Amino acid sequence: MKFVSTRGKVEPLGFSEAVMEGLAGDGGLFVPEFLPDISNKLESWRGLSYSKLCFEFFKLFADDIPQGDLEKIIDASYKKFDDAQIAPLSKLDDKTYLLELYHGPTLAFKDFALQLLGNLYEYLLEKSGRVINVLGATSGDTGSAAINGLFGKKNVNIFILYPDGRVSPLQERQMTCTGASNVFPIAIDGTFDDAQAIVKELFGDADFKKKWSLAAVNSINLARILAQCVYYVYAYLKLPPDRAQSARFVVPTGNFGNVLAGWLACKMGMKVRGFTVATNQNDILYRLFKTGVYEVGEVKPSYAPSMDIQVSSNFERFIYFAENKDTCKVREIMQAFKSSGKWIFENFNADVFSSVRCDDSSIKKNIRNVYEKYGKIIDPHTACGFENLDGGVNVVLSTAHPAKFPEVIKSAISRDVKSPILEELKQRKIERMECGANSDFIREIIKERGIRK
Ligand SMILES: Cc1ncc(COP(=O)(O)O)c(C=O)c1O
Ligand SMILES: N[C@@H](CCOP(=O)(O)O)C(=O)O
Repeated sequence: MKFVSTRGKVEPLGFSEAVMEGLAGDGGLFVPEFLPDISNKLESWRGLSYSKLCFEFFKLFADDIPQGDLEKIIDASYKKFDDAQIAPLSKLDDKTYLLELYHGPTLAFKDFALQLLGNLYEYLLEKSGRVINVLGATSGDTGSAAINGLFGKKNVNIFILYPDGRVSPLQERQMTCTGASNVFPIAIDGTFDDAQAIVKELFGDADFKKKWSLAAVNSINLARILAQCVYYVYAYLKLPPDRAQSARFVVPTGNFGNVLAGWLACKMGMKVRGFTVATNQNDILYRLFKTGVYEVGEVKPSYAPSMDIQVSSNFERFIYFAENKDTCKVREIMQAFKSSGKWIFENFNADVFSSVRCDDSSIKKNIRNVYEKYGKIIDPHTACGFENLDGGVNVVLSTAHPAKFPEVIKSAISRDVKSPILEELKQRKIERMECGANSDFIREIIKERGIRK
């Protein structure tokens, strides 16, 4: 399988090369050259364990890695989850299910892909004798999941940019209390969008990227998206067969990676009713799906900080498919959006997407309602998914453990939620760097601390 750029200006790459490349050289995002049809495989996948299902799915894409090696990489990636189901699907009532994606080592859905990506990098580096400097941007969860996925791996240094004061205190501790000498968390004076823009700028500087062997852990990396497709298929196969096709996945959304993964699985043949893009008050995607106007707004801090994002990186992948793979059109749209912050889609086709918007007061209300109705404590991001559920079968993705956001939970339902993993971090020293939201500062940090052969 080859992978092509959404902007069409670079040669297609095989799986391993595309993973190592991260962002395509033309600034686009890699997507599979074609989407395999999984509809005739689904029945034979029913009953597989999570990691076996992941292996069957990945085989369709990672065909340049010997299957025995791929299977070992994937098996190792789901060892640190604290639930044997890996992604348990709990039934809340006849029509409402919760897909619990917070049982990984850093208590958020990012572990599904980043444990796997960490092991993939280790494998590819060992084969090639290369070293990498991982550069990522986070609004709270990708950073800690990437650090955990790469922890203790040789030949890797990790630079994670996050918006100072705009992630939860415990999320910050997860990144800054590791004590690892190859991990550099950098608090920038800006928003997640600023951090992501810096990362994309540095990946777009071909000389710098090559010299410092930059590698991506954000969902610009196609392996992230593919790994995230798997839990949709897993949940689909866990639903009673008479329910699966009428199910709608409700996805708390920020950078559009999670919901895009589900939509791709659907385009590959996993037939469902649709996908709800659930935003917080940073509602660029909500406005888009309602009006066809894609217009950036100011990033406003919310109770769901990891979704405090306006420029949703993976939306470019959606545009690519929605515009029938017309890379020229993708370039035109991305260029116009970059210069004016706006694009109006004529005759916008929302496909199977719908959207809801959840402000801070509704986040608290939804946490309270779910607790009172089902006795379940959900985190503020998941709470966005409970906004205005329609009357059909809904699978709400629960993207983080509530213990990461104890203050919001306390003020919503007067309950203390704790996790031993997070409690232990409170004893440790925070080690972080601070700088302005300027790519030159980050360049200097990488030059000083980066690893080179
Ligand atoms: C807890 C949580 N929920 C939801 C999201 C949104 O996911 P995505 O950025 O893939 O849309 C994020 C951040 O990515 C997150 O950390
Ligand atoms: N919410 C994310 C933001 C980065 O998204 P990614 O999917 O591109 O890594 C976070 O928690 O960091």
